[in-house]
Amino acid sequence: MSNPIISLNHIDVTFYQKKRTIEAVKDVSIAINRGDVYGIVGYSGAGKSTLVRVINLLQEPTHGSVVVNDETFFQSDKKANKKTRITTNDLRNRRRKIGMIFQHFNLLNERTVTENVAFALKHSELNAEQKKAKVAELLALVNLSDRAEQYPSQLSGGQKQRVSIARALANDPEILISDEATSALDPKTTNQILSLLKKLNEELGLTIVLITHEMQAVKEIANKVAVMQDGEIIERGSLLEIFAKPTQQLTKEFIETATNIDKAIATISAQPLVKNLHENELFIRLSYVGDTTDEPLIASLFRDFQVTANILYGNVEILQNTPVGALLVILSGTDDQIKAAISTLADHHVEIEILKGGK
Ligand SMILES: Nc1ncnc2c1ncn2[C@@H]1O[C@H](COP(=O)(O)OP(=O)(O)OP(=O)(O)O)[C@@H](O)[C@H]1O
Repeated sequence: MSNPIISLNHIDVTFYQKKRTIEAVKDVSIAINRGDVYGIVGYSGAGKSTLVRVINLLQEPTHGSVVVNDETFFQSDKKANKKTRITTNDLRNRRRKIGMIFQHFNLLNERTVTENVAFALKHSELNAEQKKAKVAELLALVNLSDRAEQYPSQLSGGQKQRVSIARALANDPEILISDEATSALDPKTTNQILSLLKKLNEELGLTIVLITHEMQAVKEIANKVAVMQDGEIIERGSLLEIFAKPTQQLTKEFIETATNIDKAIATISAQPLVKNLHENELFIRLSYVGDTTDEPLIASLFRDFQVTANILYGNVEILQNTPVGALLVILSGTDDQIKAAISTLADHHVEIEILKGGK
C-alpha cells in the first residue's frame, strides 16, 4: 500500500545567472513512502542535491508542489503565476523533523561531540537534564558514548559521520536526507555507516533519502532507486527491478560499477576459450532474479537439448532477500539446439545477452 511521506510533483528548479539559465531539475515527480530507503543516483551535476533540498525548502522550486507528511510546504500555480508556501515559523519547526547528513559532516570543530549533538537541541522544549539524557541516548545509538568529550579533529571520518547522524536525529525526525554521506569514506567505513542507516530505518522506522553517485551504497540498503541525469529522473523502480532489468544505458553503467560484471567480462573475454571461440559456440551472459536460481536450468540444457554450458564466471548477490545472479557461459551445440536452449532460458525469465559468437 502506498503511503507517501514525501511527494514532489512536477518540480522545476531553474537558476538564472547573468548570461545563463541552468535547469537543475526538470519536471521531476517522486513519491517516497514511509519507511523507504530511497536511493537517488546520478553523476555530479545531475541535480540530486538540488532536488532533495527542495524537500525541506532549503531550495524553493521554480514550479511544482512539495507535500511532506500530508502538509503542503509549497505549491505553484503556473497559470495564475501564484506561489503559496508554508509560513516561515512553521517551516522552521518542520525542518527539525527532517534530518540531514552530508559528505563533509559539517561539525563545529571547536565543540565537543556532546556539544555538537546538543547544539541541535537548542530550540527543543526539553529541560537541561532531559537534553543531557537525550544526547547520551543518541551517542549510544550511534555507538560513540566513549567519545562524548572529544573534539571532531580527534575522530576518524566514520566517527565524525556518526556524530552528524546523532545530531541529525536529535529532534526525532521521521525523514533523514543523506547527501553523499559516505562519499568521503573508505569502503569498510562506508559499510559501517550504511549498516547504521539501515538499522535506524528498521528500528526507528526512519524514512531515508539517500543521494549518491555510488550504486554500491544504494545496493546495500535501498529498497527503491531513481536514476537522475541532466535534471531528470530517467529510470526508477524497486531495487530488484532496477538491478534485474535496467533499461537506460546510464543505469546499466551504474549497476556494472556495483557488481563488477564489466570487469569480469573484460577478463574472461581475454581468455583463450573465448578468444578462440568455436563456430558452434556462443559466449553469453545470463542474468536472473529470484526463484530461477533454484532450478537446475543449466543442467537441463544438456539433458533436454544436448547443449553443454561451460560456466566461466558466476556471481549471486542477495538483494532485498532475493538472489540476483549473473553467469558468463559458453554454450556449445548446433544452431537449432542452442536456439531451443536460449528459448527455454527466456521462458524461465533468464535475461540473455550474446557477448560473442552466433550469426
Ligand atoms: N545555487 C545555484 N546557483 C546556480 N546554479 C546552481 C546552484 N545550485 C546548483 N546549481 C547547478 O545545478 C546543477 C545541479 O547541481 P546539483 O548540485 O543539484 O547536482 P548533484 O547531482 O547534486 O551533483 P553534486 O553531487 O556534484 O552536488 C549544476 O549544474 C549546478 O552547477
